Amino acid sequence: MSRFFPTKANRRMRQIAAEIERILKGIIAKRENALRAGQATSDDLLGLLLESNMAHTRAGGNSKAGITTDDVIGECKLFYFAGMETTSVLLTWTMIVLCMHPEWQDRAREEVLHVFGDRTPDYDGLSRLRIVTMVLYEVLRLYTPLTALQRKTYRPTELGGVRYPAGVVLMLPLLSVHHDKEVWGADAHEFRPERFSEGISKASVDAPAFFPFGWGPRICVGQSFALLEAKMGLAMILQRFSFDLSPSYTHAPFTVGLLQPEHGAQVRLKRLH
Ligand code: HEM
Repeated sequence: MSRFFPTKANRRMRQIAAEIERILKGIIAKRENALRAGQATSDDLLGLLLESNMAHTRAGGNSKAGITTDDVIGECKLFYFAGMETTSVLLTWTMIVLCMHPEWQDRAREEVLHVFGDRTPDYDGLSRLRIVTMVLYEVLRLYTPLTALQRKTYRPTELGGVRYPAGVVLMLPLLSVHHDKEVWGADAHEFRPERFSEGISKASVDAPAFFPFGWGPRICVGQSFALLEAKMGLAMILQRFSFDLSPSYTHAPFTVGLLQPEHGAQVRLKRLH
C-alpha cells in the first residue's frame, strides 16, 4: 500500500519511472523508423526484438499480432535490471570474498594465468576455468543475489501435503535453502568452493538445493551469459591486480532488492606488473 502514498520518495520514484519511459519511447521510435526505412538496426537485443516483432506483424497482416510498445519497454527494463545489477553484485561479492580468502584468490589467479597468460580471455578458455567456476558457485550460494522468489497459486493447489486455495503467495527462500546445514553440512555457512569440485548435483546432500537462477519454466534466461560475463570480468581483474579489503570495510550483507554490501565494498587493488 505504502507505495501509493504521495511521499517524497514515491514522487521521485514516479518521476524517474516516467523519465526512463520517455527516453525508451524515444529510442524505440527512432529504431522503428530506421527499420521501416529499410535501414539495418544495430546488432543488439532491442534491434532483434523490434525486427522480429515487425516481421511477425507483417506475416500476420495484422498490426495487433506483435507485442506492444509498452511490452517492448517492459522487456528493456526487465533485461536491464535482471541482467545488470545481478551480475555486478555477484562480481562485487566475489571480490570481497576473495579478499577474505587470499588462498582462493591465489588459486583462481594461478588458473587464469595458466589458461590465458596475459592474453584476453576467450570463450573456450573461460569454459575450462574450474577453480573460478567453483568460486563463483560458492559465492552464488552464500551471497545469492535474489534472496527469495515468489509464486502465486492460480488454482487450488496441494504442496507438501498442505492444500492452498487460489491466490496464495508462496515464498521460496533461496538464501535460507543455500545456508541449510541439513542440506549442505555443518560447514554450510563457510566459504568452501571445493564442495562444487564434482559439480552442482554432488555439492549438496539433497540435490537440487542450489537455485541462484531459479528453477523450472521461469528459470533465468541469462544464466549462461551471466556466468560467462562474471568469469570474463573476474579473469581480467585477476590477470592485472591483486586485492585486499580496506580497513574501512564492514561486512554487512543487506537486501535492497538484491543482496548487497550495506556499507559498500572498499577493496584495495594493487597492479601486478
Ligand atoms: C548472477 C546473475 C543473475 C542471477 C543471480 C539471476 C537470477 C535470476 C532468477 C532467480 C530469476 C528467476 C525469477 C523468478 O523465477 O521469479 C531470473 C529471471 C530472469 N533473468 Fe536472471 N539472473 C542473473 C543474470 C541475468 C542476466 C545476465 C540476464 C540477461 C542478459 C538475465 C535475465 C533474466 C530474465 C529476462 C528473467 C525472467 C525470465 C522469465 O520470467 O521467464 N538474468 N534471474
